[in-house]
Amino acid sequence: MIPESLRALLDETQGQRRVEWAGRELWLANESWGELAISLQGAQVLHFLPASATSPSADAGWLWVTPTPQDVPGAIRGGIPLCWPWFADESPDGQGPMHGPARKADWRLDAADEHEEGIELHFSPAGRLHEQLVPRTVIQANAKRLHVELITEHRGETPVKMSGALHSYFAVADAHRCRVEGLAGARYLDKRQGFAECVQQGELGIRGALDRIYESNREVVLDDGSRRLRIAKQGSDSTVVWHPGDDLPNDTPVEVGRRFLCVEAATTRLDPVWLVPGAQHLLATTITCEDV
Ligand SMILES: O=P(O)(O)OC[C@H]1O[C@H](O)[C@H](O)[C@@H](O)[C@@H]1O
Repeated sequence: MIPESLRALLDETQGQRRVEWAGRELWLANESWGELAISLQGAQVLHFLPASATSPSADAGWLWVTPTPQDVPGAIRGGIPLCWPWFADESPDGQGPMHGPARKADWRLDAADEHEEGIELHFSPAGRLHEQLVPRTVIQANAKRLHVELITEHRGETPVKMSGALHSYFAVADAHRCRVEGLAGARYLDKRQGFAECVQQGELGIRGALDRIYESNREVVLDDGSRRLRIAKQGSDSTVVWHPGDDLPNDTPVEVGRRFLCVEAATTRLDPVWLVPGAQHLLATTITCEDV
């Protein structure tokens, strides 16, 4: 579910082009394999609709974006924000911005490799975001799947502890009537109960606000009753599931507030990555739909 203004820009796009939306530069594609929109602020995928989607709705994209994003330099709520090099408030000194600087930074498109069936895009930050770590992202889209990689290279001298997330906002019919399959039996930290340690009994049914970090490297299926999205991942032993319930953030109008659920491939306080000089870490997610 994307804002009408973004929908209109995609409808007017044939092939690929750059446009301005909400004060940010976007890269758009409307191709035979599907539609893709990426914000250069944060290298953030905002929209993906594969050509194979069978849903009758014209706006059946897999991701959700708020129609009222914060002004720049605020982050856009929606799509797949890159949280790097830490998740939430886990910065080394506890003072850094929530979810790290990458999602608000300017990124540039370094390469776009097109082929008959899809596209692969490479982005890197326009400026330096960390003293020793350098991130880049690779986004692949085709008629059946969306794949996002966040790669971190250590180019410094001393080991660095990092965390992060592909903070995906999935479009759903009603967040309070969703099921996330694949977490049964997993241990989790309940952020709404002071990080209490719990164990998931049976499959997760969402009925209201929740904010949990599951210890899991498994793929999950998000079922909203009309669509089953399969969310696989790599380099991640934490799966974050978040919805604010009725206590919506300021940038989220009430009429669209239940139309997303965050299911995030993450590394967190449960599984921080210690990266040594010369090493790389890959955090990735692959999203497919069982109906296509
Ligand atoms: O509002 P944001 O900074 O984008 O964060 C949104 C949410 O992100 C994650 O899912 C965290 O677990 C939540 O605690 C947080 O509220």
